Amino acid sequence: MRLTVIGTGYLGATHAACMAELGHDVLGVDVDPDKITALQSGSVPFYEPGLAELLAKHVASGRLRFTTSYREAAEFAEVHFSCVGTPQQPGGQGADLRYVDAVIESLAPHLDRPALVVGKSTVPVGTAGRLAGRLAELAPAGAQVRLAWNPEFLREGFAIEDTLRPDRLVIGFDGGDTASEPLLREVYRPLLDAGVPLVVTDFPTAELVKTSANAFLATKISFINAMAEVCEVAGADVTQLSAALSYDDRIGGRFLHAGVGFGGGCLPKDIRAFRARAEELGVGRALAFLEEVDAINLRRRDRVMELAAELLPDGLSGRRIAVWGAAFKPDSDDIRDSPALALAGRLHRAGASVSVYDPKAMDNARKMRPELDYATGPLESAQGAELIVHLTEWRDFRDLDPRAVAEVVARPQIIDGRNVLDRDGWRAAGWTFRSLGRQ
Ligand SMILES: NC(=O)C1=CN([C@@H]2O[C@H](COP(=O)(O)OP(=O)(O)OC[C@H]3O[C@@H](n4cnc5c(N)ncnc54)[C@H](O)[C@@H]3O)[C@@H](O)[C@H]2O)C=CC1
Ligand SMILES: O=C(O)[C@H]1O[C@H](OP(=O)(O)OP(=O)(O)OC[C@H]2O[C@@H](n3ccc(=O)[nH]c3=O)[C@H](O)[C@@H]2O)[C@H](O)[C@@H](O)[C@@H]1O
Repeated sequence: MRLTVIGTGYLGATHAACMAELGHDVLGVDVDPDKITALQSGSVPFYEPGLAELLAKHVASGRLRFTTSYREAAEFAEVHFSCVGTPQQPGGQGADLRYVDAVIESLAPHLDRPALVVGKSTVPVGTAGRLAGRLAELAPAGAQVRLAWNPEFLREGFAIEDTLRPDRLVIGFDGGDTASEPLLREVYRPLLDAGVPLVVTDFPTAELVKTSANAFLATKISFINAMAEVCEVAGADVTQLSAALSYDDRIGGRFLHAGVGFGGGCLPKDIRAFRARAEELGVGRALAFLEEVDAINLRRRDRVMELAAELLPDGLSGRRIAVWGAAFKPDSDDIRDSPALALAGRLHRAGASVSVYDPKAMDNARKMRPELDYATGPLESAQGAELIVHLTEWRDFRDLDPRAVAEVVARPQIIDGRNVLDRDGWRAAGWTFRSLGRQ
């Protein structure tokens, strides 16, 4: 089939390459001409394991092309996936829908034959219904142009695997639309044949599956981080607590990893947008707990600052601190709402001289926080440091020999903000080792 994928960021570039992998002819569309030039030459402007290879493969095979032209997109395909961003509103809590709206405004006037627009962005419930109306108003083909909502559940770092082998597909259709489901079944045929469950539903349910999934995941992380706060004062160990909880299948061990908390371009903004939307709908109290989920998450960052102050009792000003990690999680160069980079900035503002190292996110970090120092490796960043703060759990950090690191620092003190380093090994090498939710 011929498809377009509009918005070629983390989600769209992955979706476009994966749809080509499923055998479709795909045209990626973006308003950013530099991004389109890069993608067309087979290079991915961000880091996602395996994506550069998959994209280059399908650009070379001719199954994947890119353009900035909406007219070309409308002429090329009958199915158009919309994958543009829905960031937090500047100065507000709700989702900024201007890009999602712009796709409809730009594409619809060119749709003069039957077409299906498929929203994949994460949106507040009610958005799809509104966009469907606008699409029918603007498209020359009128009611023959339909909308479906097909939220995306991929994780950065596992984006290809999650797209080609998702846990489930969820698709919402407008009441009375019987034409679109067969079309989307055709798009996803290889996944459906492989047994991926498909949930067919209405617009609001499809939208809510996505926002409630992210709300649940964020809640799970904040739950264990709240337990970490209690462990800290009660003398308990949150890593053992979480391991013990995980033996109960009803609880499960995934997303129960206590640490400096969640960041990224999705969980933080999605719980805020969900809460804001619930307020608009008059059910704010139902989601009031999400405010606490957010607050628990942000308090973990405060806790790292407290630990740093305890370890450097003469004050942070003028002290040399190494920050290991800048991305919001390993296997990604995404620094959006990254706890690591936020803390590097706070330590710098407190007067410390901060040297950051991240295996993949250095360019993005430098652009966002040019005031920090950047090192070429973990040992260089640790050179002369009085404290190391480990905030993104890249394998590179876990594999380091604590004795080798001890040789380059001024004082062997480390805060493990992700609870993954070998505490006993670091202590045996002479380190003062502090972590979150543990003694
Ligand atoms: N990043 C992720 O892992 C996931 C993201 N999502 C959701 O997917 C959506 C997109 O997220 P990301 O890919 O992370 O955002 P992003 O910011 O990386 O990419 C958005 C892209 O849309 C382009 N764009 C903006 N306006 C446009 C327009 N009018 N026409 C065409 N292109 C336009 C931008 O230039 C950019 O390349 C968001 O709603 C997000 O919540 C959902 C699941 C996973
Ligand atoms: O809507 C989205 O964009 C995506 O958001 C998350 O995916 P992602 O943000 O890529 O990353 P996660 O693996 O969920 O991690 C999010 C944050 O939580 C933190 N985390 C995760 C798990 C855990 O146990 N503890 C914890 O602190 C991570 O370090 C990271 O900062 C969801 O997992 C995806 O299903 C969803 O599609």
